[in-house]
Amino acid sequence: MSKDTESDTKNSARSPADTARVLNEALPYLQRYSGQTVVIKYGGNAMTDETLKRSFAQNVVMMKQVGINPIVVHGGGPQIGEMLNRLAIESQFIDGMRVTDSATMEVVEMVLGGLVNKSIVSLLNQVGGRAIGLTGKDATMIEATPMRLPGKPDVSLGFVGEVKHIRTGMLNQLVDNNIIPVIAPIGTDANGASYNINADLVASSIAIALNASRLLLLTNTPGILDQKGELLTGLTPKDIAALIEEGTLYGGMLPKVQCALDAVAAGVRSVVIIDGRVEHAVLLELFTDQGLGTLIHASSD
Ligand SMILES: Nc1ncnc2c1ncn2[C@@H]1O[C@H](COP(=O)(O)OP(=O)(O)O)[C@@H](O)[C@H]1O
Ligand SMILES: CC(=O)N[C@@H](CCC(=O)OP(=O)(O)O)C(=O)O
Repeated sequence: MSKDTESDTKNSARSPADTARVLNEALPYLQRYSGQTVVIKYGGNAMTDETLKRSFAQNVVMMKQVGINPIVVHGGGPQIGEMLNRLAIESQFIDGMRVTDSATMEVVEMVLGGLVNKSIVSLLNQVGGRAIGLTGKDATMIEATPMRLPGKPDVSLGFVGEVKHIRTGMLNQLVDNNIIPVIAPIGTDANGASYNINADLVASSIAIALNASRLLLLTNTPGILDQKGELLTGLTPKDIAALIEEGTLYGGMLPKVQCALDAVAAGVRSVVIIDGRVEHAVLLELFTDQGLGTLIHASSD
């Protein structure tokens, strides 16, 4: 199909002036984010659909194209679960963390560092980007220690890690060379052991270490919802404490929100929780007036 015919078909309901307005709306955002680092956490629940995965890749490549430095940190919880099922290995979660013995760790490393990481890298490269996939073991980027659950000193999660230190040298070199880093949430220690780390935790730690201006967390809800199930578009740390207190914010959203609060407290200007099931979610959030999802920002903003 010729370009004209193709755009005629796609835009039949939109006038040229409307198209120009939409493009122009992006200008202040392009100016604001130019040269800045934006960390995007791509959750496993947002990766199921091929069209969505492609639109995500296009959005990230567009960011790079307009002078923003995107860093992708991905999850893959459902994909790990599927492989463990196929291998008849059972999984248990405690406080949102997958208890990880050595057999499970092998599968986590294979799925996150292999299948999931390389499929994202490949898509980014197919749509015109230059992406390189890494785990935290590469250049010992993510130094980890075994995670201890607060208030549960006797519970062992096996090879579940928390971030001790992020070594940014390699990441900075990749960014300086116009490469998009795609990071699987696997850490290591001085003995070369592998640790399975919650991807939200890795994303916020990397955002903090790189002084990122924004952290986008793509998940499978429209954002943080109130008691009536309506979207809350902007929240301060104080608002979040109240939602937790009244029991409106719970489960998997708790560690996610803790990561968001840690990032905001450490100077990441804003963290946004958005619906990765929406096509072009990243583009809509960054470059349009309406935005998407829930923006978590310091109260002084
Ligand atoms: N107030 C809330 N608003 C939206 N989702 C919430 C809220 N409280 C708890 N949740 C739950 O948190 C889930 C998102 O966390 P999680 O499943 O860990 O996401 P991911 O796998 O993308 O990291 C939602 O699907 C929802 O079930
Ligand atoms: C310790 C722990 O639970 N690690 C996660 C890592 C993947 C992840 O965080 O993936 P999502 O972002 O898609 O949930 C897991 O094993 O599922």
